[in-house]
Amino acid sequence: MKLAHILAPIPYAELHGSEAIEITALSCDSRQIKPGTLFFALRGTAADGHRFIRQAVQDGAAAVVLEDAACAPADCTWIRVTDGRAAMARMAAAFYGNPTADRPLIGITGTNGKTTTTYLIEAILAAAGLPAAVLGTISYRFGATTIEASRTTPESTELQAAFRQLADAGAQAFVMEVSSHALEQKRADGCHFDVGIFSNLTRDHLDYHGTMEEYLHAKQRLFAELLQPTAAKPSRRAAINMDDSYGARVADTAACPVIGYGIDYPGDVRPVEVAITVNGISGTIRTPAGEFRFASKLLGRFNLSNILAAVAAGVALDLPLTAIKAGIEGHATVPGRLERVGNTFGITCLVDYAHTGDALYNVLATLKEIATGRLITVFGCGGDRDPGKRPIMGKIAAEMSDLAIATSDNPRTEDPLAILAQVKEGITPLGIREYTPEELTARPALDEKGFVMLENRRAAIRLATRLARPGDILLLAGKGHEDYQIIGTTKHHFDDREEAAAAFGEKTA
Ligand SMILES: CC(=O)N[C@H]1[C@@H](OP(=O)(O)OP(=O)(O)OC[C@H]2O[C@@H](n3ccc(=O)[nH]c3=O)[C@H](O)[C@@H]2O)O[C@H](CO)[C@@H](O)[C@@H]1O[C@H](C)C(=O)N[C@@H](C)C(=O)N[C@H](CCC(=O)O)C(=O)O
Ligand SMILES: Nc1ncnc2c1ncn2[C@@H]1O[C@H](COP(=O)(O)OP(=O)(O)OP(=O)(O)O)[C@@H](O)[C@H]1O
Ligand SMILES: N[C@H](CCC[C@H](N)C(=O)O)C(=O)O
Ligand SMILES: [Mg+2]
Repeated sequence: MKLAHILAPIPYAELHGSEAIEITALSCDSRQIKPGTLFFALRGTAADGHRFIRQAVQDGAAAVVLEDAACAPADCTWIRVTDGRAAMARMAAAFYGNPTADRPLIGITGTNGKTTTTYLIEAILAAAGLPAAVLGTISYRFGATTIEASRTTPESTELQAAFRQLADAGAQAFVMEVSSHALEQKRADGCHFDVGIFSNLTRDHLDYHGTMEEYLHAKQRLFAELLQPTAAKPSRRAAINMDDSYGARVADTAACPVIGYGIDYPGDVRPVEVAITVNGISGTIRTPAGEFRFASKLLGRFNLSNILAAVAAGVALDLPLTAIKAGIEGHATVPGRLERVGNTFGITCLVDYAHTGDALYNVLATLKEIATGRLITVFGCGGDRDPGKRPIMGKIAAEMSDLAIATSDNPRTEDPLAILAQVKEGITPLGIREYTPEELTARPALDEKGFVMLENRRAAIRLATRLARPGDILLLAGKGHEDYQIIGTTKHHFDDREEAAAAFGEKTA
């Protein structure tokens, strides 16, 4: 494709060289340059891409997009822009033929509930005759095509390439998670959204955003900037959870009409009567287009909020209520979200992705409501991620469980024992009894409320399955669908579901 075509949508400051050259690939990483690549020099937190321009040109870059003309190459076409990441996102969309301009695109942002809600919306769209691709934490997929997810929302070049591939595979709509990192880094700036959803905002990622205000500002970009009406998509909508304390502030900044939803907030989309039981959620939901009765197998109040978000998106797209109802009712479970691990011991073993204080609180509150026996929780906190959430998660897990086993999540480059020490800071003030793994192994009948620290996750899962008795609920939290554990910079195969199944295989009674 000619550079001129890729440049057409962006207001650039300066161009040196020829717009007529052919571009065959896009990259912001000098280590991935093939001849014909358009290289974007981006300023990052660890490095400045401008330093790698010479290397990129040596390796065959056809042109360079940069912010600082002082770093411009003498022997290659270059384009100066004021915002490299924003330019890259729009140029990537142009390069891949703007796949989201002529298909519905629904984006969801918020601390928790994004993945679950994308699966619900996928089911609604399917019922409405619009087979949709889903892009998020688990994968980027449509039908038989699955692209491994590098991140929840990948870099704009990777994102637009995925849209293209999934559209070519037959996707007629897109549903995607939009992370706060992505909004801050403008990875989604080349996307043409029809509907944006705000699920909630609770503590996470403060290592990156610094403060809750900055975290909120990142989320607000979706509504204030990326949902502005355009010629391609003149009537856009926002669906906002007004139960959340930040909902009103997100709604205030929206550049398009807002549909407010909430369990408690008397908004446009709300339940008029609802029952949340061990079997799921049922009731009646009221929308501006009318009411309908529904029954879902999803568990817990937080999933009612996710259902309302999906219904609000369906209403925003003017889909028939029959399709919205059919989607909600037909939706199966989401991998790694309260996913059951079968066993012959009468133990309810659930693998869940709760990796924030709020998610852990919600999932434990839900399980406590339905528990008839004890609640045993295996959990940990990821390394190289917000350390502030560690004592909070420790406190919630220990307070709400009969036995909490604190272990490693993905330690990444941090010392797992140092992470656990921070988790323990939140538990110690509770005055709950600490057991050693050896003591519990020797005397499994001990059941005074307590906690254990056990770094090795496999050993922690084994201990938990050994201690669990018929009627108990065993929650393995934090890693959900992940089939790996990152220790240092190495990704080892590790899957909580497989680990639990193997541990049950060894359990004698
Ligand atoms: C914190 C974060 O989001 N960082 C992203 C950011 O990195 P950075 O700004 O630190 O980049 P850098 O290392 O300083 O490098 C600057 C530029 O120089 C380039 N470079 C660097 C070295 C070199 O030799 N040559 C070269 O060209 C880099 O490719 C980059 O373009 O820009 C990079 C390029 O786009 C991203 O790869 C990187 O994502 C990292 C890998 C990451 O782990 N991100 C996670 C935290 C993330 O995005 N998570 C969210 C949220 C998940 C959730 O909801 O919970 C997600 O969407 O998954
Ligand atoms: N609406 C919600 N509010 C609070 N907690 C929720 C909600 N929905 C799900 N959860 C909890 O959060 C966990 C993660 O849910 P989900 O994967 O849907 O969220 P996410 O926003 O996609 O997370 P991530 O940012 O990691 O991609 C679930 O396993 C569940 O424990
Ligand atoms: N998308 C989230 C997932 C966290 C999952 C948890 N298992 C961890 O590794 O901390 C992140 O990158 O912060
Ligand atoms: Mg997700």
